Amino acid sequence: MTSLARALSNSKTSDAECLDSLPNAMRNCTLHGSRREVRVLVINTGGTIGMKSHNDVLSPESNAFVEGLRKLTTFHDEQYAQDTGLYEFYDTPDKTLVLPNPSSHAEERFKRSYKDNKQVVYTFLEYSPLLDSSNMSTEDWGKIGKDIEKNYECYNGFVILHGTDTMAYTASALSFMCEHLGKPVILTGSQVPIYEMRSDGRDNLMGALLIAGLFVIPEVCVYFRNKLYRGNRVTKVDTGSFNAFASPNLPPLAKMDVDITVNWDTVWRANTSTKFRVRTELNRNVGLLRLFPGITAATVRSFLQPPMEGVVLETYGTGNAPDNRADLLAELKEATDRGVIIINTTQCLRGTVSKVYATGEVLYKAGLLPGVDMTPEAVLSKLSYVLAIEGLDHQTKKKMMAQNLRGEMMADLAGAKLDLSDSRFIQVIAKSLSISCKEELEAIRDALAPPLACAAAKIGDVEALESIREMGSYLSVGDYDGRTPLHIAACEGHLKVVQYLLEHGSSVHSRDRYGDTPLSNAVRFRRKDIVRLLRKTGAHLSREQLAVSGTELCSLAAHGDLDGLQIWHLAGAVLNTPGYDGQSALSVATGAGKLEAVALLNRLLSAEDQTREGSYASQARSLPFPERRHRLPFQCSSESCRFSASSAPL
Ligand SMILES: NC(=O)C[C@H](N)C(=O)O
Repeated sequence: MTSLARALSNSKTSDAECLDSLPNAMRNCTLHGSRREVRVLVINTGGTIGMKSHNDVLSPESNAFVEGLRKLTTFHDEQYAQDTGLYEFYDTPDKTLVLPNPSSHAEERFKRSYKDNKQVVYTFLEYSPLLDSSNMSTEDWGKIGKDIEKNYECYNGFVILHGTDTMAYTASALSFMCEHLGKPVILTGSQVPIYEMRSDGRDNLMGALLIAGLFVIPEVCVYFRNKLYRGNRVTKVDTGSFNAFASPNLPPLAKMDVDITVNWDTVWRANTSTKFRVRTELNRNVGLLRLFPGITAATVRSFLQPPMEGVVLETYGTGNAPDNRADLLAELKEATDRGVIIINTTQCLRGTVSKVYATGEVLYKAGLLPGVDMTPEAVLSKLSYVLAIEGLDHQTKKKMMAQNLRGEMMADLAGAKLDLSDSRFIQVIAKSLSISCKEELEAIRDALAPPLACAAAKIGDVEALESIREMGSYLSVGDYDGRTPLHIAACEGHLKVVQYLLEHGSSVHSRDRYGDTPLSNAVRFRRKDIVRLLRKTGAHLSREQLAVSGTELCSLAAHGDLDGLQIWHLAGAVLNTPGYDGQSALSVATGAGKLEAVALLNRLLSAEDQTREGSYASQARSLPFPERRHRLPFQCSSESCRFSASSAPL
């Protein structure tokens, strides 16, 4: 018997076991799946939400949270647990609760928002000791990360109960530590303990549980006061309001009003095929330094001394510092030359760092990297994460600091070198376009998607086109010349791409600024297969193209270009259309002694005769040429003419 089979044959398993044993974990996953339940692991680290007053000050109360919630009918449906034998599956009555099913009208609306009817079962993992978040350390972040990793396959989502004071730091750190995350990890807490009458804790916990259980938002988030934020974008802004957090540079990922609105355009999309893992190694030789008028060079020097390896420098406005303080700038330059990575962030709550002023440019010259629109909390934990990665050289670490790793900053596309001939690049860009706020995303997407689609069509990359298609209906949009991906694939001869584009909204009738259609392009580049496919789809030569086709055919006939004649014929050209001087291709070929062309034209013309009542023939008859000679089937009198009408198959 395998360990999994053994585990499956057990009648009971405990959540405690589930936390430690994979087979048991699998068993529970299987069972809860069949019971239409989703599971959330709640890791209780402490914070006000679970505090009680001791000697007139608040501090965490151990072993009280679950039992307190169990008494609240909005947080636990004991009837459901009994009726369905919930505890027989989860066997941890002391740690497991189940949310009741929505029943009232408003809750029905909520139910419709997620279009599902799953029961949220949640299990608590309480840390000992519980901490006021001011006591949190990087080791505690590591412990949370490891617990998520250990239980990852057993739960649909994770809620971290945490104090609000350092929640933004923990959320930022976890966002980097959790690599290739595919499930929601939601931090929440409260300003007033959950045991009090006017607590915000109940709403916050409920919202976090529902989102973690019912939505696949693969990010580390903070849920507070009806809003779900990206964790590495928040900062605590209010000590006395229930609205304690702000995400100044990125709108919320979701709002929980009567309806739940998820801003899917902003939600980070999984863009990896690598398995989830948590990197717990963090570099603690990092620090935050806030600039202020009159700061001494000695203060800066001592702050930047070894073992300091990474610093967040909080500067003024758009990232400015005094450019009349050579002593300060020299200290900064000396440190960056030594290899300290210094990131320039603004002291302002909202906005981005840029090189607008001379006072900002001096910091670039001193070797600082722009922190763009990252929060100081995000920069600090990103430094801590990046500097701890082994095997990366200094340059690569600096590069990572400038990259958008987890949606913590606006993507710096302006500085990126675009090499559109690399299909991986197109895929990466196509996927990573879903990383920032809605408006920004739409603007970048609208600008980049059409040329990206054209580039993908050029190199025949159907996968990249698929990624671009997922972003919106861009496959039929032209570039600056009005050339669509279909024009380009037709030129390049990528039959599969043409097929794909035709099946996904590209029009055979689109014209570029020169009036060319995909069909005329395929003719010019002599892509027979593509001409056939386009014709089958309804493509046809335009009036103008038909008008010049006579001259073109005559020229091909004069050169004995059989391939050229065939492709024009395939495209629907009428072979007896006169050229500019009134001669037909056949008479030109005869005059030039191009016997193979004569034979081919004769064969094609007789085939054409049978269908000459077709629309192109009628169009050709109406063409505005003054002289129109009636075609007579050419009879070659030369004895040397051995070419029969069937000797040049198409
Ligand atoms: N509201 C709170 O949770 C504040 C508390 N001091 C903490 O951060 O743990």
